[in-house]
Amino acid sequence: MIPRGLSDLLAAVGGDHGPAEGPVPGTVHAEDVSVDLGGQRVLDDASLTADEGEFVGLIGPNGSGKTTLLRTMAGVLETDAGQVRVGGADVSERSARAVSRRVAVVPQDTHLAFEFDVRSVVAMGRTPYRSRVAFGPRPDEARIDHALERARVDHLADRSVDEVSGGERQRVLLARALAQDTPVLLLDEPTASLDINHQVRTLEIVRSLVDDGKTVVAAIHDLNLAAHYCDSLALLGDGSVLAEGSPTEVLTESTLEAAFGTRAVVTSHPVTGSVYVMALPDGTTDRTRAHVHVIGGGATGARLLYLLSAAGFEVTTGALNEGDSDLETARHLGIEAITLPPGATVDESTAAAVRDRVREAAVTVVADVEIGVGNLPNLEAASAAEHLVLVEKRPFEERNFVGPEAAERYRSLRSRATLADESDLIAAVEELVQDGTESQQG
Ligand SMILES: Nc1ncnc2c1ncn2[C@@H]1O[C@H](COP(=O)(O)OP(=O)(O)OP(=O)(O)O)[C@@H](O)[C@H]1O
Repeated sequence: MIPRGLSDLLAAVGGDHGPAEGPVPGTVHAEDVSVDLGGQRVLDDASLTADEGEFVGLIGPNGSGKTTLLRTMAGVLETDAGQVRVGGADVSERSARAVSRRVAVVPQDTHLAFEFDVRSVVAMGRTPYRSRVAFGPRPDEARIDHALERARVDHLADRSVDEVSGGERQRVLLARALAQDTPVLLLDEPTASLDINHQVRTLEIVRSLVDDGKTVVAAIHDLNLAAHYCDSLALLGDGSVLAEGSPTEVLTESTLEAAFGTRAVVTSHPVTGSVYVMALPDGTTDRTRAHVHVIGGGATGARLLYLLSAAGFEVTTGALNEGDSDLETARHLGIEAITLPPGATVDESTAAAVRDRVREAAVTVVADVEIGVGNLPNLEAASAAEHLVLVEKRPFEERNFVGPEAAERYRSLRSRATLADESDLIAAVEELVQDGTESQQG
């Protein structure tokens, strides 16, 4: 294994070959790539394709091989098996100088050994074309200006690179890569250690570069940012590509569990519509605590389902109509639900099923749900609960009950229930479970 080093690539000099002849297609194919480092197999038969003008996000746990794959695609590391082709050409068969005209890299570590001003750092991106500077009419200055502007660091051009913020330095290195004028950009965690504002600004710039035709492969830890900005994702685990495809295809609960060893809820973001991943705490994989039944609906119960699951309770819910967002949440969390067709009211047999669940449960929790004729039988079933918690977001007096009967039923439940809000729900349920256990023992 011979690490050639990014600096070698950037510093590579030779004859004045000028830009590569003809169009350079920005396609990247890593084919069955294996790499050993320090006697260990770090990449194992990893394959990945990035088409021209595509933004591919490399995701995966720490140590899964993302950086190694990027370094291999840049020709910085040699493969022990398989090959990487950029624009159809095997990178291992081309000179460092030739590769660096096709592939630019923004490394994870933005530290620079010397104190350069920003413009000089960006000018280093022109190294693969350096001899042209000596003879040509300095077209490079325009490219450097353009790169500075595109990465939005032109206002910092005269500042020392040591005197800009971490977020700005990351964009300075992006500008250096842009000055390299390559069809392919490889970014190693371009948003690591950036605040949310800089993360979004950086990824917006990268996205606009892709929209203009660049091919980008970027290691990104934040799955939700990756899902939002990338066209496709490759999920790495233990040096292999476990899944590759659109964010929806790759970010599934089973692939995430396989790669990260954690349970996650995958939904769609309510504002952006992108795939949205939320990792669940360990307790959710071990629901061995008491049974809690939740009566909710219309998004009033989702958070309660999550909190109770995360606290390790065995949760059931219902009755909920198909299409209700609480039902979707229940399914994501693997919670058993009593269901009804869309828009149907709770009929006698469904109400009986709810009553059975309520009787079996150590505690029944009723969310701050609108109570009308359709779900009144749910409320009636709740009266069979031995221990009852009502979660009230709004004061009782401000609640709308559809009809006096519903208000009256609720009032009577309330007279014997524990009132809680989301912040003390778990404590309230735990206390009731404890009471129940003690009274059984007594
Ligand atoms: N030069 C090296 N010698 C030996 N092992 C190495 C070397 N470089 C990386 N590794 C190992 O290879 C594995 C993959 O490392 P790599 O940096 O590619 O992972 P990564 O997915 O980028 O991780 P992270 O998300 O933490 O940046 C790790 O187990 C790492 O310890």
